[in-house]
Amino acid sequence: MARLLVIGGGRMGEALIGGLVAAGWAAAEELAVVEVDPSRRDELSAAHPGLVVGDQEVPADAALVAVKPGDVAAAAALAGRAGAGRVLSVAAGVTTATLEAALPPGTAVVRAMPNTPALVGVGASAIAAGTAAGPDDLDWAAAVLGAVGQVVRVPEAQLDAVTGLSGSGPAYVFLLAEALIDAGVLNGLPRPASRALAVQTLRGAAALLAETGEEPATLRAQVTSPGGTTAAGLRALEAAGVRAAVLDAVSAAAERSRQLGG
Ligand SMILES: NC(=O)C1=CN([C@@H]2O[C@H](COP(=O)(O)OP(=O)(O)OC[C@H]3O[C@@H](n4cnc5c(N)ncnc54)[C@H](O)[C@@H]3O)[C@@H](O)[C@H]2O)C=CC1
Ligand SMILES: O=C(O)[C@@H]1CCC=N1
Repeated sequence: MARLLVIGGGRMGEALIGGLVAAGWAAAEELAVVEVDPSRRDELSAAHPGLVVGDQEVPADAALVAVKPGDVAAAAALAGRAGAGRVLSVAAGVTTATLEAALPPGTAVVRAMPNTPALVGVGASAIAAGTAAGPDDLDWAAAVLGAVGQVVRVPEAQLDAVTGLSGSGPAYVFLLAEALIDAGVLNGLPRPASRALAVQTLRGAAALLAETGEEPATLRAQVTSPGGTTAAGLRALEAAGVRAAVLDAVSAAAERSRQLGG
């Protein structure tokens, strides 16, 4: 019996699978995947040699539901047939109440919102328990997601905000990265050099935030010389309303998460 059956090996499922495999969850008795798309099954098997990837459930202690919100009912039925006593769902917006209604009575449900940097062990996840899930079940979910990054515990009502911030957040950062690279090219840099500098700048800024514990405004002030280049650049960003655009982006994504749940 597998310890964990991942249902859905798409972009988020594979990010979690890849992170778990890298963290040592490689053996068949630990991890199995069920994926309905044959081409995805081939891709997963090629990317993770030895991983058990099939088109139907295998008996499992627990299931990780990583399908689109509209496919959650089918995935829950599958988790029930696999005999999973614990179900961890990452489907945006889908509430623990909806999941519990689709699962055998008494199934311990934990709803989570991870993000794709889990693939490289730098994921950010939040988790919330359903009615039948106790502290042990939350600890279990935190251990699974903790293998691929950081985990915070929140009331379920806050998971839509988490989705808008860190679930969707990598996409906002990638958009910023695209713009930075194009801006370097616009100003005469070769694209490979511009990409290398942009990526390392994002990595370095994130590391400073994480490792110094300083407020972002303090770190920003340290870059901003009086009358200098950064002040000129920041003025352009503020004039373009970047701060308000970020507030709107997170709020729009959180609202969409609420709609998906409804
Ligand atoms: N992509 C992301 O950054 C994040 C996604 N999520 C959530 O993860 C879930 C999956 O999203 P993605 O991976 O982006 O979608 P995706 O479409 O890439 O992956 C879903 C996979 O599930 C498979 N599938 C569908 N029904 C199935 C079934 N009954 N049994 C087995 N496999 C089945 C599909 O063939 C597909 O490969 C969604 O609910 C989304 O809200 C959560 C956090 C971040
Ligand atoms: O775009 C989505 O709906 C999913 C949920 C969070 C990130 N991707």
